Amino acid sequence: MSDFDYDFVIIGGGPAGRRAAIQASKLGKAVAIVDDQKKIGGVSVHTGTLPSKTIRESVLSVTGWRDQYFKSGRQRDGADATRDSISSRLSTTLGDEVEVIDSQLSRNNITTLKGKAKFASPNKLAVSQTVQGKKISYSVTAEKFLIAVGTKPYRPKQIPFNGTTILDSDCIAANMPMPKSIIIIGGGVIGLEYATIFSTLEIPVTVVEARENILEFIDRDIVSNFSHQLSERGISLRLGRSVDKITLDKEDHPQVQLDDGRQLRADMLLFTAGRVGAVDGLGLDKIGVFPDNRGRLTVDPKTLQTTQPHVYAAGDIIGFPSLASTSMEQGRLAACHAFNHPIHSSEHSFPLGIYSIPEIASIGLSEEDARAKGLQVEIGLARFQETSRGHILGNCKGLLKCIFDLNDRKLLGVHIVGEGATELIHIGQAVLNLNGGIDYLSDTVFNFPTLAEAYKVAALDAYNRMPQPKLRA
Ligand SMILES: Cc1cc2nc3c(=O)[nH]c(=O)nc-3n(C[C@H](O)[C@H](O)[C@H](O)COP(=O)(O)OP(=O)(O)OC[C@H]3O[C@@H](n4cnc5c(N)ncnc54)[C@H](O)[C@@H]3O)c2cc1C
Ligand SMILES: NC(=O)c1ccc[n+]([C@@H]2O[C@H](COP(=O)([O-])OP(=O)(O)OC[C@H]3O[C@@H](n4cnc5c(N)ncnc54)[C@H](O)[C@@H]3O)[C@@H](O)[C@H]2O)c1
Repeated sequence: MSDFDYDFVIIGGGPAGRRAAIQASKLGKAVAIVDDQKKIGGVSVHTGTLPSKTIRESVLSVTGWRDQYFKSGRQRDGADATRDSISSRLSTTLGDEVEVIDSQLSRNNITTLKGKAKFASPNKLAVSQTVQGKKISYSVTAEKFLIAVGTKPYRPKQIPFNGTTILDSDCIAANMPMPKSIIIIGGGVIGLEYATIFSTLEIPVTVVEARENILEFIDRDIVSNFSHQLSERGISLRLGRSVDKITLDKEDHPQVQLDDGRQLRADMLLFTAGRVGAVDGLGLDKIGVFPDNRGRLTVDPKTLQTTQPHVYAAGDIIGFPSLASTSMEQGRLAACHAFNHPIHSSEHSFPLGIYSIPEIASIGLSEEDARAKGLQVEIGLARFQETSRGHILGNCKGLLKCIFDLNDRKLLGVHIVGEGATELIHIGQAVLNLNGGIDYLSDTVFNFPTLAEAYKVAALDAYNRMPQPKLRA
């Protein structure tokens, strides 16, 4: 090791930081992670991905949602019993996850330092922590750094957040609320995931979204199927509407004044209109690295280096796509580049998974994107009602859509709404990234009865309209 305390110091113990740390340690480097939370894991484990997915699974289970087709009415425990089930499942799941992470880090000899890190100079961090009311500070030096500090909810000053009736998504993970009605501001991924979770609990939901459409990055047929399912369930979507003012009434209930003059009232308001980079107090000015107006850092997309070559950044702090899945890979790639480990650089498409109820998943081009690129395409559709598995599950509202290139018959994109979409998408991912196409999907035998069979149904749907392939000699 050099004159520094460590070869690599990582700020942030979320998915990007952890993967980077393990990769660097496997390359024989001395590594430390500094994280300012009580437990390691980041937003992904404590307030974001895992809590929201655990709450979702718990709500599906306590409401008997998956069995509703075969039952005359859905069961619904009282609010207290439901909250208890959710919090007990959260505590088990998140506790187990932290144990696994701690064990992985210690097996790989990675030092974990608790406290808030701040650059004091290009190779030195000041770390401060408050223990029993006393502020403790120390410094750590390293040859290279990774900034993996993630994001925090965007909280405009004029909104009277109070943690009980006006909340952001971090508050939900800490204590699942059970309001009588809820307004959600921002129909992005977080807003829609929670909108469908509350609606599954039969809580009336209104979503206010400033854009004219929700989920603009998803294929329109899938969004239209999804929106239809939301409206059937009574979720009210106020699209193209922005908020003029949010106030609290005498009972502390939120009142929302929309730009069209209408007023909305509910028991509770969840504000999910985006997130900002957690760069406050990081001392970036000391190293000459400057965030954009949403607190995000710019990196070289191939190497993940900031404008300071020895300082890397990965995960949500570098912006799109801001997923745990992509953050992990960025962290690993940053560590490989930092320590000259050759990487198999992949230009492969990555999947998107939205854990609303029902799920949405997507990979590759949407029909709109493919047509905008001037590609000639054929579309294959499969409704889950055309699969026996869909009937066995009593869940037939799903739709799988494949987009094929009419000229070379290759798969260009797959888009799914329905049960299991986030798992099913990986079949499409493999075929697409391995340059497969309609002939593979239409000739392949799938297990029966499965939802995966929908790939064959969709492929044959398109196949029947496409010119015959040239037969091999
Ligand atoms: C509600 C919600 C649901 C989500 N669901 C999904 C999903 O289903 N699938 C998916 O792929 N992604 C999902 N995401 C996104 C996912 O959580 C993020 O992409 C991921 O957590 C980003 O990881 P990261 O490593 O960049 O940092 P983070 O997980 O944000 O962790 C950063 C850590 O750094 C710490 N830190 C910050 N500043 C400092 C400092 N100065 N010193 C020390 N420590 C510091 C933070 O406290 C935190 O512990 C969701 C996010 C939210 C909010
Ligand atoms: N399943 C998943 O992979 C998953 C789940 C949740 C979150 N995430 C990640 O977290 C990130 C943040 O999610 P998010 O939903 O908070 O942000 P977002 O930026 O995706 O969505 C915010 C939405 O709020 C709308 N909006 C902004 N200001 C508004 C206003 N004043 N009134 C009404 N609408 C307004 C925006 O138009 C946008 O549609 C996502 O980009 C995603 O990467 C991923």
